[in-house]
Amino acid sequence: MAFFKTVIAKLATEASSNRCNPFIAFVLGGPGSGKGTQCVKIAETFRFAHLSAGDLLREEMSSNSENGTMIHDIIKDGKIVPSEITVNLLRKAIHSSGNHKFLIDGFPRNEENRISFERIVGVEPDIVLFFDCPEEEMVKRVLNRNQGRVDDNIDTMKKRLEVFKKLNLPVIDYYSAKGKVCKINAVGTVNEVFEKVQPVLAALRI
Ligand SMILES: Nc1ncnc2c1ncn2[C@@H]1O[C@H](COP(=O)(O)OP(=O)(O)O)[C@@H](O)[C@H]1O
Ligand SMILES: Nc1ccn([C@@H]2O[C@H](COP(=O)(O)OP(=O)(O)O)[C@@H](O)[C@H]2O)c(=O)n1
Repeated sequence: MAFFKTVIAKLATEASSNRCNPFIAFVLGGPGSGKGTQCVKIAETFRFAHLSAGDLLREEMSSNSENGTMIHDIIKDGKIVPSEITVNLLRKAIHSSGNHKFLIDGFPRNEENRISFERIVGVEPDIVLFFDCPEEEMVKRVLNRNQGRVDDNIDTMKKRLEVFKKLNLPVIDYYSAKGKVCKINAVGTVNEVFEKVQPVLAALRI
């Protein structure tokens, strides 16, 4: 708990000292950990713009763009879409939002995503929220999600969990080493999890 408070205090000080750039919170966690659900509540309560990398990719997939079929095939296979595509979608969404505080949900998924964002958007995140959830709970939530997604089936879910462990956990470790990660236990009801998130956001002077 003491360590957690130190991280938040450090982040709060840094956040208030450099406010020309947008405030960026990356929101990470395994598939089905509840990132999107919590982002909706955070965005409402703390007036952030919520940009979901997965939603932007699914919109692009359905828009008959030249990359649509490729994005569909990669998502169905549980792999990661080339970073340039995702980062450019995020860049456009950031620039057109009119907000200056962003929750970037489901991104960066791998080192290539991370480096590409820094290169193309030109900023690092101020904070990284990591929703930590046991695998069996994530599987249960994804299989019950019922949104007709091509990747919410047991075969793709197994691949996504492997990709999460192999490619996304190292990104979380990278930001942990920089003191930017707030790890939140994602087990509990939606409101119980939000109770744990709220003080983290409330402590940021932005
Ligand atoms: N704390 C929770 N307890 C139970 N179910 C949850 C919880 N948070 C989210 N869900 C449900 O689990 C599914 C996955 O949540 P979602 O927010 O879409 O996860 P992610 O964005 O991490 O993939 C959704 O159907 C959502 O309604
Ligand atoms: N940065 C990202 C985010 C998502 N994606 C793709 O989109 C899929 C769904 O991501 P998502 O964030 O909407 O959903 P969850 O897997 O977290 O439930 C991922 O499994 C990837 O195939 C990606 O390639 N790159």
